[in-house]
Amino acid sequence: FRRSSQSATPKSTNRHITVLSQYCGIRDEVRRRNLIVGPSLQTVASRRRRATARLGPLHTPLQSTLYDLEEKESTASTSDEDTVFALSSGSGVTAVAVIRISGRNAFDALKQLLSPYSLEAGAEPPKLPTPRMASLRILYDPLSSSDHLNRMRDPLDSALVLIFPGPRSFTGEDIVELHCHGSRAVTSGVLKALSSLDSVRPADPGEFTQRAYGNGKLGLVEVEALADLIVADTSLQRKQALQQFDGRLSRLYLGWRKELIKGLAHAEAVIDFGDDEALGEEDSSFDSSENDGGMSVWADVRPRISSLREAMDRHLEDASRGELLRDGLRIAIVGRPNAGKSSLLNLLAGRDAAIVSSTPGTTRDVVEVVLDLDGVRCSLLDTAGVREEIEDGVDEIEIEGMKRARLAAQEAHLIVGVVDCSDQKRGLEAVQELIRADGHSDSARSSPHNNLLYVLNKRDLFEGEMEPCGVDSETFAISCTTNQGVDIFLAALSKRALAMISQEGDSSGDLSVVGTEGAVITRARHRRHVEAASDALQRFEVLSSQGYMALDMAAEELRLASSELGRVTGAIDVEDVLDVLFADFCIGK
Ligand SMILES: Nc1nc2c(ncn2[C@@H]2O[C@H](COP(=O)(O)OP(=O)(O)OP(=O)(O)O)[C@@H](O)[C@H]2O)c(=O)[nH]1
Ligand SMILES: [Mg+2]
Repeated sequence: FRRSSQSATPKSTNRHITVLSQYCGIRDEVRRRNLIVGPSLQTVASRRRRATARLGPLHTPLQSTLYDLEEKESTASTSDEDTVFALSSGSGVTAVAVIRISGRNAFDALKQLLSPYSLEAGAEPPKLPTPRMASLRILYDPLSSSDHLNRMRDPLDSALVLIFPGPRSFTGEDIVELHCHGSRAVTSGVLKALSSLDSVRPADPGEFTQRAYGNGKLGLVEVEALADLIVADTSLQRKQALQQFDGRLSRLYLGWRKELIKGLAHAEAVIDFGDDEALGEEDSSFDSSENDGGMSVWADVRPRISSLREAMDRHLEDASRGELLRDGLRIAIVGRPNAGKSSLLNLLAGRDAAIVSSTPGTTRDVVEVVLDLDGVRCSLLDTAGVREEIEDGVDEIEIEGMKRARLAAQEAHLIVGVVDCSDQKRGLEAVQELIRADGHSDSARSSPHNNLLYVLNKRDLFEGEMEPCGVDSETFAISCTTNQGVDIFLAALSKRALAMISQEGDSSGDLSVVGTEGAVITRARHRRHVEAASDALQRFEVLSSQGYMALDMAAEELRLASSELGRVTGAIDVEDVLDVLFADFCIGK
């Protein structure tokens, strides 16, 4: 740390250091090393300029120190010096394969590949393509023998070559992209050639993105969005990930955090002045600050913080739409044995995923099929038929199957009850029994009827008109054999699924599905931190009404809220998150 304001007294500077190290979660480190370290004054000044350009004028020493520190955090973690390469397109044979090289030796490595003669033997280095312009070049194998004048190296491929000098690149470092032919012989030849160079090494999974993060090219929330985008299965998942990637969510959190830091700076200033005035003076000055300063400190801050907390609470009250869309809905198919559950699953999946037979009790394990219902990712779960354990032919395996069926129903977001329409009464009872048994009320669903659809199957075997079956959930008469009624049922199921990830009154699947501003919580991690921030602000509201004595404590709550938001965006304490996150990435990303 370095004092960044001449006007701050040593005492308040020290306080800032304590506050800041606590705020950054590095207090113990600072204590242990007993060190006060900081960048040169010049660096501080240039960071301050950058922060000012980004965030507007800085008002107080504390605020400017905070910004300095944030800047330092984001630049301190630049990636290591190695230059890395990887096949960034999928493995296996493709028409085009993209190989990326990132790091300060990237261009040197490219020169090695572009040179038809050995550079070590004194050949003239080849010219690099114009930055960001595709150029068709021959790649040569540095492993093949060549001498300066006579023998050329073996060509590896004729490839499109692109270079992106840092920092204007994905990782912020120099990047080379080779668009080769996608055969195994070409890609393995180029990768082998790169491996033979001392200056580069193969990349770890997610290392390109990690470098982009380390160099401040992507925020944590964007990295998470990128991870989601890479594995998105459906159109709505893609839309949501793209919206998050475009920075909507982090802008929201950064905006909130900026507001909190403003309030905090305000409080710190008052704490300092209060302290300094009190120095050497008696209780009289303390009294005055209690009456005036104490009450008015928060006068402008409180309403702003209150509305901030309201915004957070609104943000949290989203019925987990973003998370549902990201993780997918679970739809359990339940009912009596032989009702046609497995037949329905196979029909919807378009393949024979589960065994169908006329023997009751065929399905034992839960069979899962992933479906894209109008852009919503859904896991459809076929379960064992439920019936009385005393019925004929029930063995212990089937009992275990029924247990699993109940569990699947419990964890499902939607339940499809399949009933043989020639045996409606028993069929409906079995489903209702199952739902009662799972104690729905405390699950994610508010009311069981909202999340239950009945399918009256084997319509083809049923003669005459269907009687209304007297349940208050939607029912659909279908036949898995003739496909009768299946389209209508599928449309209703999709509508339900969409409604669960949409805002109220909107089931169109438009962009607005994922929130009017697109800023939707997509991970439990975000929810946890935003909840903690909102809780802290609630405590702040109480403490800030208690005058000067509680000033410190109230300020502490603001600090806490701000650091919780900092954890979402990655400004603070994110090592553990990063480890987990980058482990999910594939190599070459
Ligand atoms: N006629 C007719 N038969 C059907 C229909 N749907 C299913 N079946 C038959 O009903 C029998 C049972 O079907 P499954 O899909 O295995 O029933 P299930 O509910 O999975 O049964 P369990 O796995 O034992 O719980 C099979 O012989 C199917 O061919 C239908 O709509 N019409
Ligand atoms: Mg079955």
